[in-house]
Amino acid sequence: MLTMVEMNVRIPLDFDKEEAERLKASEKERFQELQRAGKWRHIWRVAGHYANVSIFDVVSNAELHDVLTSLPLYPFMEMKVTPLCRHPSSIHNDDR
Ligand SMILES: O=C(O)C[C@H]1C=CC(=O)O1
Repeated sequence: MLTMVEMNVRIPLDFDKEEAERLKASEKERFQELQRAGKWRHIWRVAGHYANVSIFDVVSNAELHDVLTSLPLYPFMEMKVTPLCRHPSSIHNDDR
């Protein structure tokens, strides 16, 4: 099932800079692992914000929960989750 997730990252200004860099590096590693596994299908930066719009392809809401809460930056993210379904006029066979 496809799900749109809008993520806003809010690391407090007084948070330790080295720890923030370490978390960002871990986040990038986990993000790339999930992309390779086909779970994190698309990502776009929201221009001008430390935010993204992403499309996840997971089998259940429980899996989505596990994936999202596994992100190293999860404690610093606000997320909005929107379920998606195939548009009847789509020409893409992998929309589901
Ligand atoms: O940069 C972000 O929007 C937050 C997060 C999503 C992928 C990643 O590498 O970090």
